[in-house]
Amino acid sequence: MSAQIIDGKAFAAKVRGQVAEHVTALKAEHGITPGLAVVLVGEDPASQVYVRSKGKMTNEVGMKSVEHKLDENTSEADLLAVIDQLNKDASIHGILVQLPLPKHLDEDLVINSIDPAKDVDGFHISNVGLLGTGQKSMVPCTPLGCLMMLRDHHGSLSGMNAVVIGRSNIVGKPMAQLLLGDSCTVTIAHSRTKDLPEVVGRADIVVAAVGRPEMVPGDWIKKGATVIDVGINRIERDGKNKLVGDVDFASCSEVAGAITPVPGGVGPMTIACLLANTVTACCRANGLAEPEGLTA
Ligand SMILES: Nc1nc2c(c(=O)[nH]1)N[C@@H](CN(C=O)c1ccc(C(=O)N[C@@H](CCC(=O)O)C(=O)O)cc1)CN2
Repeated sequence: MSAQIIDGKAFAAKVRGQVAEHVTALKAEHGITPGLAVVLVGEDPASQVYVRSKGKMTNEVGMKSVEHKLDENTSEADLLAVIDQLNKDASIHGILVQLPLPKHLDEDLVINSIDPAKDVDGFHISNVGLLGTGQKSMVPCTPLGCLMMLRDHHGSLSGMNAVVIGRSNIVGKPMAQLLLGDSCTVTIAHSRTKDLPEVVGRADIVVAAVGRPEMVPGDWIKKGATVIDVGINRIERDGKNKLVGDVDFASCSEVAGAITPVPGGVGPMTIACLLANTVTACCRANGLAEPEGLTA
């Protein structure tokens, strides 16, 4: 292996430490405690783990944590009523509805009912538009985490060729916007892209966010490129359950200059950036300067 491993777990711990410092200062200097509310509908086991983890880490950085756990069969009206109450609650600066939602609920409708200023996931259509036009917005946590790791590794990203594989609203598109904002030359590749290996082979930065286990082999990667693996895929291998990314780690790490592992790469940054976004939302709500280094 020649690639440097970008340790997302350690970097996320550092970001959470910075968030905790800002929270301490907000309390001491302004008497304000940032508050994050997480809404979970249903019993999805992975979502339950993520929500528990979010609550624990919110408390650990000194913020107020509120959880709303709703029944699988909760009606849209009841869910919207909970969000409306949180929108009006001045002690809550960030609201997150854990995804995926049960099938009978309209995800877009629910997300767009969150006050955009409290939309710490950055999924509200207003925030999507603001990010797309280069204006101040709430930035989706996973792409923000990827950007932070890339800036930390490279310093300036200006002029680099970046390929984002995947065009989801949650990761691929906002990731491309953020890289463009840092003056990369950006290509978004997807299932209809012609000659994907050639496109990926031109990239200085590859962000893989397709949700297909180990889809990107090492021989697609340009020597020395930085590979950010957003995939979290559970597979069975040799009779054991295994968590793998969207890139083939073994072969890619032979060629890449730097690479994020799965687990322990992008995943932990998602929750760290959620906490960072909550502090940002709290500062904006109170007309205070935003925390440096924790926003895009
Ligand atoms: N409203 C939202 N819903 C979902 C989001 C989101 O950002 N907002 N993202 C994912 C789930 N997610 C957070 O909610 C999340 C996923 C993965 C991790 C993580 O740390 N993964 C670990 C591996 C964990 C494991 O063993 O399963 C890693 O990659 O190292 C954190 C948060 C979907 N829903």
